Amino acid sequence: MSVLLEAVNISRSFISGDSPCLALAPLSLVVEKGEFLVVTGRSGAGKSTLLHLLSGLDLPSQGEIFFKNRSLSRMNEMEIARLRNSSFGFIFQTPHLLSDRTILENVAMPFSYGEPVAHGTVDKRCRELLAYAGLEELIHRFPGTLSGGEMQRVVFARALVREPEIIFADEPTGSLDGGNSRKIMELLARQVNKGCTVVMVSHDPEAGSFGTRTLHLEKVESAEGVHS
Ligand SMILES: Nc1ncnc2c1ncn2[C@@H]1O[C@H](COP(=O)(O)OP(=O)(O)OP(=O)(O)O)[C@@H](O)[C@H]1O
Repeated sequence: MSVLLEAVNISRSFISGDSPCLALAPLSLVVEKGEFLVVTGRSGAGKSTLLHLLSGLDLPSQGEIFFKNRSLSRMNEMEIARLRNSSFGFIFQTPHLLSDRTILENVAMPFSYGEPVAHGTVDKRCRELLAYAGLEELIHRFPGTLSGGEMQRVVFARALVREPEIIFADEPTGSLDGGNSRKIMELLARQVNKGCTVVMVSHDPEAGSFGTRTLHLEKVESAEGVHS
Protein backbone atom coordinates (compact mmCIF):
# COMPACT_ATOMS: atom_id res chain seq x y z
CA MET A 1 0.00 0.00 0.00
CA SER A 2 1.13 3.60 -0.55
CA VAL A 3 0.31 6.76 1.37
CA LEU A 4 -2.39 8.79 -0.37
CA LEU A 5 -3.25 11.37 2.24
CA GLU A 6 -1.31 12.57 5.26
CA ALA A 7 -2.28 15.07 7.97
CA VAL A 8 0.58 16.32 10.13
CA ASN A 9 -0.36 17.83 13.49
CA ILE A 10 -3.49 19.54 12.17
CA SER A 11 -6.00 21.41 14.31
CA ARG A 12 -8.87 23.80 13.62
CA SER A 13 -10.14 26.65 15.78
CA PHE A 14 -13.01 29.03 15.15
CA ILE A 15 -13.71 32.34 16.79
CA SER A 16 -17.08 32.04 18.48
CA GLY A 17 -18.15 35.36 20.01
CA ASP A 18 -15.04 36.68 21.75
CA SER A 19 -13.45 33.36 22.53
CA PRO A 20 -11.71 30.80 20.29
CA CYS A 21 -13.39 27.38 19.99
CA LEU A 22 -11.18 24.37 19.28
CA ALA A 23 -13.23 22.27 16.83
CA LEU A 24 -10.44 19.77 16.17
CA ALA A 25 -7.56 19.16 18.57
CA PRO A 26 -4.09 18.45 17.13
CA LEU A 27 -4.08 15.20 15.23
CA SER A 28 -1.80 13.35 12.79
CA LEU A 29 -3.11 10.74 10.39
CA VAL A 30 -2.02 8.68 7.39
CA VAL A 31 -4.54 7.29 4.88
CA GLU A 32 -3.19 4.54 2.63
CA LYS A 33 -4.41 3.98 -0.91
CA GLY A 34 -7.25 1.43 -0.91
CA GLU A 35 -8.26 1.99 2.72
CA PHE A 36 -11.84 2.46 3.89
CA LEU A 37 -11.38 4.69 6.93
CA VAL A 38 -14.40 5.27 9.14
CA VAL A 39 -14.34 8.32 11.44
CA THR A 40 -16.56 7.99 14.51
CA GLY A 41 -17.13 10.00 17.68
CA ARG A 42 -19.81 11.85 19.60
CA SER A 43 -21.64 14.87 18.21
CA GLY A 44 -19.28 17.84 18.24
CA ALA A 45 -16.14 15.68 18.32
CA GLY A 46 -14.86 17.32 15.12
CA LYS A 47 -15.66 14.62 12.54
CA SER A 48 -17.06 16.94 9.86
CA THR A 49 -14.34 19.48 10.60
CA LEU A 50 -11.71 16.79 9.95
CA LEU A 51 -13.39 15.69 6.72
CA HIS A 52 -13.53 19.29 5.47
CA LEU A 53 -9.83 19.74 6.19
CA LEU A 54 -8.75 16.46 4.58
CA SER A 55 -10.75 17.24 1.45
CA GLY A 56 -9.47 20.80 1.05
CA LEU A 57 -12.86 22.41 1.70
CA ASP A 58 -11.29 24.20 4.68
CA LEU A 59 -7.74 24.93 5.85
CA PRO A 60 -6.28 23.89 9.22
CA SER A 61 -5.44 26.60 11.76
CA GLN A 62 -2.23 24.69 12.35
CA GLY A 63 -0.39 21.83 10.66
CA GLU A 64 -0.35 20.62 7.09
CA ILE A 65 -2.18 18.13 4.85
CA PHE A 66 -0.54 16.35 1.94
CA PHE A 67 -2.29 14.58 -0.93
CA LYS A 68 0.24 12.40 -2.75
CA ASN A 69 2.99 14.42 -1.07
CA ARG A 70 1.60 17.78 -2.26
CA SER A 71 0.66 20.22 0.48
CA LEU A 72 -2.97 21.40 0.17
CA SER A 73 -2.19 24.64 2.01
CA ARG A 74 0.50 25.54 -0.52
CA MET A 75 -1.87 25.18 -3.48
CA ASN A 76 -3.66 28.22 -4.84
CA GLU A 77 -7.45 28.23 -5.14
CA MET A 78 -7.41 27.13 -8.76
CA GLU A 79 -5.08 24.19 -8.06
CA ILE A 80 -7.17 23.02 -5.13
CA ALA A 81 -10.42 23.33 -7.11
CA ARG A 82 -8.85 21.28 -9.91
CA LEU A 83 -7.71 18.63 -7.44
CA ARG A 84 -11.14 18.44 -5.80
CA ASN A 85 -12.85 18.13 -9.15
CA SER A 86 -10.53 15.55 -10.68
CA SER A 87 -9.33 13.41 -7.77
CA PHE A 88 -11.91 13.78 -4.98
CA GLY A 89 -15.52 12.61 -4.84
CA PHE A 90 -17.99 13.92 -2.25
CA ILE A 91 -21.08 12.39 -0.68
CA PHE A 92 -22.88 14.35 2.03
CA GLN A 93 -25.94 13.50 4.10
CA THR A 94 -28.08 15.98 2.15
CA PRO A 95 -28.00 15.19 -1.58
CA HIS A 96 -27.68 18.80 -2.98
CA LEU A 97 -29.00 17.90 -6.44
CA LEU A 98 -30.07 20.59 -8.90
CA SER A 99 -33.86 20.42 -8.96
CA ASP A 100 -34.28 21.76 -12.51
CA ARG A 101 -31.86 19.24 -14.05
CA THR A 102 -32.55 15.60 -14.84
CA ILE A 103 -30.77 12.82 -12.99
CA LEU A 104 -28.51 12.29 -16.02
CA GLU A 105 -27.63 15.99 -16.12
CA ASN A 106 -26.96 16.09 -12.38
CA VAL A 107 -24.54 13.19 -12.61
CA ALA A 108 -22.74 14.92 -15.50
CA MET A 109 -22.30 18.18 -13.51
CA PRO A 110 -18.66 17.52 -12.44
CA PHE A 111 -17.74 17.57 -16.16
CA SER A 112 -18.84 21.24 -16.36
CA TYR A 113 -15.52 22.20 -14.75
CA GLY A 114 -11.95 21.35 -15.62
CA GLU A 115 -10.61 19.72 -18.76
CA PRO A 116 -13.29 19.41 -21.46
CA VAL A 117 -14.43 15.84 -22.20
CA ALA A 118 -16.32 14.75 -25.34
CA HIS A 119 -20.11 14.76 -24.86
CA GLY A 120 -20.42 11.12 -25.99
CA THR A 121 -17.86 10.00 -23.40
CA VAL A 122 -19.65 11.94 -20.61
CA ASP A 123 -23.03 10.54 -21.60
CA LYS A 124 -21.74 6.94 -21.72
CA ARG A 125 -19.96 7.23 -18.37
CA CYS A 126 -23.02 8.74 -16.63
CA ARG A 127 -25.37 6.10 -18.01
CA GLU A 128 -23.01 3.30 -16.98
CA LEU A 129 -22.75 4.62 -13.43
CA LEU A 130 -26.48 5.18 -13.09
CA ALA A 131 -27.04 1.60 -14.26
CA TYR A 132 -24.40 0.41 -11.78
CA ALA A 133 -26.32 2.23 -9.02
CA GLY A 134 -29.56 0.55 -10.19
CA LEU A 135 -31.12 3.77 -11.52
CA GLU A 136 -31.20 3.19 -15.29
CA GLU A 137 -35.00 3.59 -15.36
CA LEU A 138 -34.85 7.03 -13.73
CA ILE A 139 -32.25 8.93 -15.74
CA HIS A 140 -34.70 11.40 -17.33
CA ARG A 141 -36.60 12.13 -14.10
CA PHE A 142 -36.05 15.20 -11.90
CA PRO A 143 -34.66 14.91 -8.33
CA GLY A 144 -37.95 16.01 -6.73
CA THR A 145 -39.62 12.81 -7.97
CA LEU A 146 -37.08 10.43 -6.37
CA SER A 147 -37.04 8.76 -2.95
CA GLY A 148 -34.28 9.62 -0.44
CA GLY A 149 -32.49 6.33 -1.15
CA GLU A 150 -32.63 6.88 -4.92
CA MET A 151 -31.35 10.45 -4.52
CA GLN A 152 -28.40 9.26 -2.46
CA ARG A 153 -27.54 6.69 -5.16
CA VAL A 154 -27.57 9.56 -7.71
CA VAL A 155 -25.10 11.40 -5.46
CA PHE A 156 -22.98 8.25 -5.33
CA ALA A 157 -22.94 8.12 -9.16
CA ARG A 158 -22.06 11.85 -9.35
CA ALA A 159 -19.23 11.36 -6.85
CA LEU A 160 -17.71 8.62 -9.03
CA VAL A 161 -18.21 10.15 -12.43
CA ARG A 162 -14.68 11.58 -12.74
CA GLU A 163 -13.13 8.40 -11.33
CA PRO A 164 -11.85 9.96 -8.09
CA GLU A 165 -8.90 8.51 -6.23
CA ILE A 166 -10.61 9.17 -2.91
CA ILE A 167 -14.22 9.59 -1.81
CA PHE A 168 -15.10 11.72 1.21
CA ALA A 169 -18.46 10.80 2.69
CA ASP A 170 -20.11 12.62 5.62
CA GLU A 171 -22.93 10.53 7.12
CA PRO A 172 -23.89 9.23 3.64
CA THR A 173 -26.57 6.96 5.12
CA GLY A 174 -27.75 9.36 7.82
CA SER A 175 -31.17 9.98 6.32
CA LEU A 176 -31.78 6.47 4.91
CA ASP A 177 -33.55 3.37 6.21
CA GLY A 178 -31.69 0.07 6.74
CA GLY A 179 -32.17 -1.32 3.22
CA ASN A 180 -31.16 1.87 1.40
CA SER A 181 -28.30 2.42 3.78
CA ARG A 182 -26.94 -1.06 3.04
CA LYS A 183 -27.18 -0.44 -0.73
CA ILE A 184 -25.05 2.72 -0.44
CA MET A 185 -22.51 0.96 1.79
CA GLU A 186 -22.25 -1.98 -0.61
CA LEU A 187 -21.65 0.41 -3.51
CA LEU A 188 -18.91 2.18 -1.53
CA ALA A 189 -17.32 -1.12 -0.45
CA ARG A 190 -17.28 -2.29 -4.08
CA GLN A 191 -15.35 0.86 -5.03
CA VAL A 192 -12.80 0.11 -2.32
CA ASN A 193 -12.41 -3.41 -3.74
CA LYS A 194 -11.62 -1.76 -7.08
CA GLY A 195 -8.80 0.28 -5.49
CA CYS A 196 -10.61 3.50 -4.55
CA THR A 197 -9.97 5.01 -1.11
CA VAL A 198 -12.83 6.12 1.14
CA VAL A 199 -12.88 8.35 4.24
CA MET A 200 -16.34 8.26 5.79
CA VAL A 201 -17.84 9.93 8.85
CA SER A 202 -20.61 7.82 10.36
CA HIS A 203 -22.56 7.33 13.58
CA ASP A 204 -24.09 4.13 12.25
CA PRO A 205 -22.34 0.98 13.54
CA GLU A 206 -23.66 -1.10 10.63
CA ALA A 207 -22.29 1.39 8.07
CA GLY A 208 -19.06 1.53 10.08
CA SER A 209 -18.66 -2.25 9.85
CA PHE A 210 -17.86 -1.85 6.12
CA GLY A 211 -14.66 0.05 6.98
CA THR A 212 -11.17 -1.42 7.07
CA ARG A 213 -10.07 0.92 9.91
CA THR A 214 -11.77 3.18 12.44
CA LEU A 215 -10.57 6.51 13.82
CA HIS A 216 -12.46 7.48 16.96
CA LEU A 217 -12.47 11.19 17.81
CA GLU A 218 -13.07 12.36 21.37
CA LYS A 219 -14.97 15.58 21.92
CA VAL A 220 -12.61 18.43 22.79
CA GLU A 221 -13.34 19.44 26.39
CA SER A 222 -10.36 21.79 26.65
CA ALA A 223 -7.61 23.23 24.49
CA GLU A 224 -5.70 20.02 25.25
CA GLY A 225 -8.44 17.70 23.87
CA VAL A 226 -7.36 14.18 23.00
CA HIS A 227 -8.09 11.93 20.02
CA SER A 228 -7.74 8.19 20.20
N1 LIG B 1 -17.85 27.45 11.60
C1 LIG B 1 -17.82 27.16 12.91
N2 LIG B 1 -17.79 28.18 13.83
C2 LIG B 1 -17.74 27.90 15.16
N3 LIG B 1 -17.71 26.65 15.66
C3 LIG B 1 -17.75 25.62 14.79
C4 LIG B 1 -17.80 25.82 13.38
N4 LIG B 1 -17.81 24.60 12.77
C5 LIG B 1 -17.78 23.69 13.77
N5 LIG B 1 -17.73 24.30 14.97
C6 LIG B 1 -17.70 23.63 16.28
O1 LIG B 1 -16.67 22.67 16.27
C7 LIG B 1 -17.06 21.48 16.95
C8 LIG B 1 -16.92 20.29 16.00
O2 LIG B 1 -17.91 20.41 14.96
P1 LIG B 1 -18.15 19.25 13.89
O3 LIG B 1 -19.26 19.70 13.01
O4 LIG B 1 -16.85 18.92 13.25
O5 LIG B 1 -18.59 18.04 14.81
P2 LIG B 1 -19.12 16.59 14.41
O6 LIG B 1 -18.30 15.60 15.17
O7 LIG B 1 -19.13 16.44 12.93
O8 LIG B 1 -20.60 16.63 14.98
P3 LIG B 1 -21.98 15.93 14.47
O9 LIG B 1 -21.80 14.46 14.69
O10 LIG B 1 -23.01 16.50 15.39
O11 LIG B 1 -22.19 16.31 13.05
C9 LIG B 1 -18.49 21.72 17.43
O12 LIG B 1 -18.43 22.10 18.78
C10 LIG B 1 -18.99 22.84 16.56
O13 LIG B 1 -19.94 23.65 17.24
